[in-house]
Parts: sequence; C-alpha cells; structure tokens
Amino acid sequence: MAASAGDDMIMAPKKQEKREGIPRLMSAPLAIEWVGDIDGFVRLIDQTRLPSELVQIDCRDAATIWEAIKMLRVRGAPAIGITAAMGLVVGARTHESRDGLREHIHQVADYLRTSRPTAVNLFWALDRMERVADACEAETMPHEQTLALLLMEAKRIRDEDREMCIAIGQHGKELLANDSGVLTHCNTGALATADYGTALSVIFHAHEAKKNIVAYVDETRPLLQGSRLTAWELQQRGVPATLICDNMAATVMRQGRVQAVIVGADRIAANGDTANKIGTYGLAVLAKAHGIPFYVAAPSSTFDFELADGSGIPIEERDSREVTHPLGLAIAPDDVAVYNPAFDVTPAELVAAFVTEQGVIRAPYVENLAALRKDSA
Ligand SMILES: CSC[C@H]1O[C@H](OP(=O)(O)O)[C@H](O)[C@@H]1O
Repeated sequence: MAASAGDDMIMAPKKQEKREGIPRLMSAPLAIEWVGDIDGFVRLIDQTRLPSELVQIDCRDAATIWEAIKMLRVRGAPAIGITAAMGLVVGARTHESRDGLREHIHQVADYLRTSRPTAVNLFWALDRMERVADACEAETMPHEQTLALLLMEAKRIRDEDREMCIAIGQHGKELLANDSGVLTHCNTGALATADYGTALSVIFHAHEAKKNIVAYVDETRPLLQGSRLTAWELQQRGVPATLICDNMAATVMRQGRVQAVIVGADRIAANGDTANKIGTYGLAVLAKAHGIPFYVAAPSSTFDFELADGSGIPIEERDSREVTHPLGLAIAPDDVAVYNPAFDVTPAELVAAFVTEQGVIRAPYVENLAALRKDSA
C-alpha cells in the first residue's frame, strides 16, 4: 500500500503482473499508474529516491502533480506528458458542476504548464486534453461524463506511448551491431515513459534479440539520472552495463569500446535540432570526431513542428544547489556562481538518424521528418 505524497511508504520492488497481454520487461511497478475509477488518483514512483529506495507516492491533486514534475519525482518527456494528462483529471474533479468546468480545466492546464518548460510532451498532452474538454462543452456533456472522457484520453495517451516505445525498440535494435558497445546518456527507459522507454527500449530490444550489447552509461551530472536510474533499469533487465563519469565518454570512444551512441529527446524541431539532457551536445560532437553514429530515439509526440529549428526551444535552468549540493552534500564553496541549464540543443547535422515509432528516419530531416506530423496523416 503506497502512501500519499509527502509521507511515503518504502516499497520493495514487486513482481509486476503482465499488463494487458504485453509482457513487461521490468519487474518494478510502472513509473506512472492511475489507481481506481474517475475518483481515483495518480501513483508515481518517486524517482528522486532511486536506486536505494523504491517509493511510490499517491497524487490526489494538481499541486502534488506539479511538484512531482518540478522536482523530477517523475521525469522524462513522455512520462511528464502522461502525468500532466492524468494530473488534469485530478485537478478537474475539484470543480463539481458543469457550469464553468471548461474554464476550470483550462486554468488547471495552464497551471501544470508552468512546471517545466522544455519537454514538448507536457504541452502536447495538455493541449490534447483541453481539446476533449472543449468538445465536451460543445456537446453540453454532463459533468461526470466529461470527467470520464478526460480520464479515457489520459489513459489513451499513456497506452499510445507504450506502443510507440515498443515500436521504437523494434525499429532501433537493427541499428546496433552484434557484440557492440552502446553509449547512452541520462535516463530514457520505462521510468521516463509509459513503459520500456525510447533509447533504452532500443537497447532492451537488442538485448532481447541476443545481440550481446554492452551499455555504457553516462552518470549524467548534476542529477545523475544515468547512474541512479538507467543503471538500475539495465540491471532489472539483465543488460550488461558499465557506468562511466560524463568526462570519460571521449576516452571510451577513443579506446574503441563504443560503436554507437543513442539518446532520448525532450523536444525536436522540424529541422531535427534536438533538445535533450545537458551533455548530449558534447556527446554528439565527440561521436562525430570518432566516426561513431549518434542516434536520437523519440516518439512523434516529442517533435515540435511549430519550431523551424532549435533556436526557439526553451531551455530550463534549474536551482544552483543541484550542482553544489548533489544528494545534499556540499561539493563547492558557498555562494559560488553556478550555471545550471538542464538541457542543450544538438544540431541536426550531428544526428545520424532518428528512431521513431514509424521507423528509422535519416536526413534530409526537414523533408523526411514531416511524415511524423500528426496533421500530415
Ligand atoms: C524519454 S525522454 C527522456 C529525456 O528526459 C530527460 O530529462 P529529465 O530527466 O530532466 O526529465 C532527458 O533529457 C532524457 O533524454
């Protein structure tokens, strides 16, 4: 039994039943779950507690959801979108009549939009939920029915993401040579998505296909999503993994330990410029210098076709204490000046290919990525 947010219960990783016929690769619970019916709540793994503790928190209001996204208790572009969609449902419920419900829903969505600025999935998911609310208003739908349809849409966003992650893995595994080393950055696995992940889904599926992959995992300063989360997920699945400090990436490439680099994304512009965890751009430059292919794995929901290029992608800057006090331990003098951008932008020309649920997409990106546009269908 998980506790409510703020007062949590430590859970031993429990065997998770197969979900809806799709065998789950991971023995831990899903990062995000909706518990109950329309009067239910969002249950999250608190990722700030991993890998030493698997703690789940129950979120019964929009403020708890906002805080969980802001503090990276739940993180990863698709996971943020799914959580915000479900968070809109718990927030919408506080308005108990049909009158004014649509306006209330827009207010909750605008509030959730302020949690983090870079991952486009947050905004895409909330836009999609608001379109449902607008349609219900236009149909003068009863209050309960509107809430039920919103919950259905949030679950649909989650389920579609899981399917896209599986497809990304199936397409991407063909890019990885047998007996190869693959370097990855940050966390792009089941913890960052509905399940399986994006770049990690490629590695998981290559492992399942017995391609004898060794994953090299960047620890990913300052919040250590690689050492805390990715190494944990890979161990959960029995994938050989070697943890390295971020400053070791050049050497492992030069030593020939790595034959590919694969990362996730938080927002990809129409020309293929890619925003991802800080440090990704440096990996792309290093990969180019060593003749190693650099791949970006992402679902179509992470592409922002409103942006012609990466110059317009908002880059989140975070608290300086994340740099000076990792895990609460002071590693820098007080009051030192700090610059802490959470993301950087990799120019499209450094990307060998994008791995999407629709397949592997190579340059020229402006033309070839256009097929991913939702309105291009
Ligand atoms: C599958 S998207 C994962 C993406 O999100 C991470 O950022 P954060 O941990 O700050 O949410 C990182 O950029 C990953 O590549």
